[in-house]
Amino acid sequence: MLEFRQVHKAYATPQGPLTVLDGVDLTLAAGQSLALMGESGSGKSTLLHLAAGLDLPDAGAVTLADRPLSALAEPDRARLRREALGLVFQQFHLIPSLNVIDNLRLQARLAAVEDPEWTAELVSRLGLAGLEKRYPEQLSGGQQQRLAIGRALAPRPALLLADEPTGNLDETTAGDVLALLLELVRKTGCALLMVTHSARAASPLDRCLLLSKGQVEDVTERAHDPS
Ligand SMILES: Nc1ncnc2c1ncn2[C@@H]1O[C@H](COP(=O)(O)OP(=O)(O)OP(=O)(O)O)[C@@H](O)[C@H]1O
Repeated sequence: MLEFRQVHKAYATPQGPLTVLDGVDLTLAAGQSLALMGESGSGKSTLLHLAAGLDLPDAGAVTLADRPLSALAEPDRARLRREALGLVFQQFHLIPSLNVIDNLRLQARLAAVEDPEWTAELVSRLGLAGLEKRYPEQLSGGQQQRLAIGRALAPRPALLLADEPTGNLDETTAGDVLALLLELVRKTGCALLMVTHSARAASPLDRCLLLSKGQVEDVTERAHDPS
């Protein structure tokens, strides 16, 4: 589903090039879930952007759904993103001028794969029944993030990329939203790559990688048995 092979990425800074990824290898199989942890500034968002083809590596290869991203022109990468990817961020990125139901349908409409039955099921599973005509500013933070998760999953993407999806929520709400996200990911059968600072959030996922000094280390055993 997603593969990084010897991926290198550096940013130009006034002090010279800043190497962020220095030979990252990563494989995520269809339907598998992977937590990506690492200190602030270790390059987690950079890695996620590369996975989405929003940026390209300086060297090495990123393959998404069997397509080598560096070999695709931007319009083809954009199409692949629409067809194969769901994206959820810490900031919910809902469209303020669209009501709940139109926000929920947006991605599926853009990908031309709207499924009214699935949309209706999502409304109910997300706990948004009765709120369809509200606008994002009329929702709580937890409701907004549930809506953003539903919007990303409405087209049934093969891979969901989530960047600190519960980072903006209080602990109880974060736990509820994460449980819902994992339930819906299992229901759709999509793969999940989730950036998180929280060991508790990482523990239910199949695997956990730690990004440090430009490289990833598999810390699944530690994440599953924190004692
Ligand atoms: N466009 C850019 N130009 C220059 N440096 C950048 C750019 N984007 C990110 N960086 C730097 O690259 C490093 C990695 O950033 P990144 O956002 O990927 O880290 P992160 O692990 O996601 O951090 P956080 O957990 O704080 O969100 C940081 O030192 C950051 O300052």
